[in-house]
Order: sequence, then C-alpha cells, then structure tokens
Amino acid sequence: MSAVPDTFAGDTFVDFREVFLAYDNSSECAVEDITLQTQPGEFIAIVGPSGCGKSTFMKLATGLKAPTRGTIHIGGEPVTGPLKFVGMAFQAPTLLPWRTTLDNVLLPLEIVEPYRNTFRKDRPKHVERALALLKTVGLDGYADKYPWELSGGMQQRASICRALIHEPKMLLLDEPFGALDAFTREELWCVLRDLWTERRFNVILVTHDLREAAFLADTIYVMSKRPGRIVARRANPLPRPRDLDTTYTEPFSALVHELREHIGRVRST
Ligand SMILES: Nc1ncnc2c1ncn2[C@@H]1O[C@H](COP(=O)(O)OP(=O)(O)OP(=O)(O)O)[C@@H](O)[C@H]1O
Repeated sequence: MSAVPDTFAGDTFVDFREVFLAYDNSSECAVEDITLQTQPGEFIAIVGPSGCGKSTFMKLATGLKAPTRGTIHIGGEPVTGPLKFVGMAFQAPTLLPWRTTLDNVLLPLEIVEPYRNTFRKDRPKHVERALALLKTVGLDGYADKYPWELSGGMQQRASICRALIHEPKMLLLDEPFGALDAFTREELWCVLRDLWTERRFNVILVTHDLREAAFLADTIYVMSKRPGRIVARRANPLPRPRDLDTTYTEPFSALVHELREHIGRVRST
C-alpha cells in the first residue's frame, strides 16, 4: 500500500500522466490518454456519458487497477497498490443491516491501519468523533438506529460519515446522491460542501448530474464515450461560498448549459 507523507507539500495532489487502461482480454482501452493534475485540497468532478470510464478512473485513482500505460502519482508518491488514505461513498449507501449507524460509521477504523490495531483501546475516543460527525451531517440522535430505521437520505449521510471517519486525505464519490430525490440531494450537496470547507480533503466526484458538478466542484472534467478521454476541463467560475440560491443565477445556468453542450457533442460522436 502507498501512503501520503504527512509532510507532503507539493502543489499537485492527483497526478495522472498519459494514462491508458485496457481491462483483461480487451484490445480496446476503457480509458485513454488521461492527463490530469489537481492541487492539494481541490474538489474535482468528472462527468460524461454512461460507460465512458468514470468508475475506471476511480479504480485507477485508488490503486485498485494499475494502468496499462502511463503513470499515476497521488500526493507525490507513485501509486503501486490500493491506497489506505481514501474514503469512498457510492450510489447505494451499503450500510451493514446488522450494525447500528454508529457501528457502521466506525467500521473503517476496525479495518484500516493504523487504527485497527488499537481500535478496542481507543474506541471511546472514536465514538466521540463519530458522534460529532453524525451531528455535523444532521444525524444527531440516530447513532443507535439500524439502517432499516433510516430514510435513504439519512443512510447516505451515514455512509458519508463512514467514508470520512478515518480522516482520509482523499474522498472518492461515485454518484453518491444519484438515488435520492431532488430535495434530499440538494440538502446533501450542502452537507458535503460544509464538510469539505471545514476539512479540505481532496475530492473526486463522479456524477451524471451537471448541476451537482457545477455546485460543488472547483474544476469539472468532461469525458468522451469509450474509450474514455478527457475532452474538456472547465475551471468553475462561480465564487465560493456557494449556496442553493447560486443554482438560480445566470452564471450557474450558463455553466450547466456549457457542460451540457460538451456532453451533447461527445454523445453524438
Ligand atoms: N471489470 C471490467 N472488465 C471489463 N470491462 C470493464 C470492466 N469494468 C468496466 N468495463 C468496461 O469499461 C468501460 C468503462 O466502464 P466504467 O464502469 O468505468 O464506465 P462509467 O463511465 O463509470 O459508466 P456508468 O456511468 O454507466 O457507471 C465500459 O465499456 C465497461 O464495459
């Protein structure tokens, strides 16, 4: 496993150089010639049509897949295997039904080094942190509930807490709000915005929702159809702090419209 040195002080965090990946037995690449750099603490979003390689990009960024060609550095270190400083959340919250919300949130600490060796001894300290995190996302008082006692939005809030409990340097989000209704989704955008503003972890968000990308990200990358290539990189011109009123402004609509045109072009080619 690779680790980011605490002293890392470079001005690039994620560094993909001419990265290609062909899955086993496939002559065609799933992603092709990806070159991308992020600054430490940057929030990036990747948008693109279905099957363009967004999840493949995530697997490369976490070290779950090695590139067929090209190099990947995260935090100044070459990626040589699964990274341990990553938190992840997906479209399905995937909470374990036999564990309470609190115990679901604590799960990474039972698994991830260096926490797992001292988990029992340090449990009271971890519980305190988990409860504080649950409170931040609006789940105060739900720690002892089981997942089936929570709404979909509440489960997703808990899964974001679980992704952050080990204080990862990088948070990977693969369509995390895709299954939620529009109101809950916007509420969770704000929860994520606030957590990121406070903690400044590096975020890679994969989403089909262009408004979500425009509301949350510093930089938005548009990928083409397979083989997935980055066809556009757009620095988000909207100033921070952003609130939901921002989504009704003309510059926001113009940005979403511009992204939609890019997607339209890549879908039609
Ligand atoms: N394990 C695998 N083995 C072989 N091919 C794969 C594998 N995983 C993904 N692919 C192929 O790689 C391409 C990119 O898939 P990927 O899941 O990265 O796309 P995506 O943009 O995340 O899709 P979606 O938006 O539908 O979730 C697709 O053509 C897919 O069929």
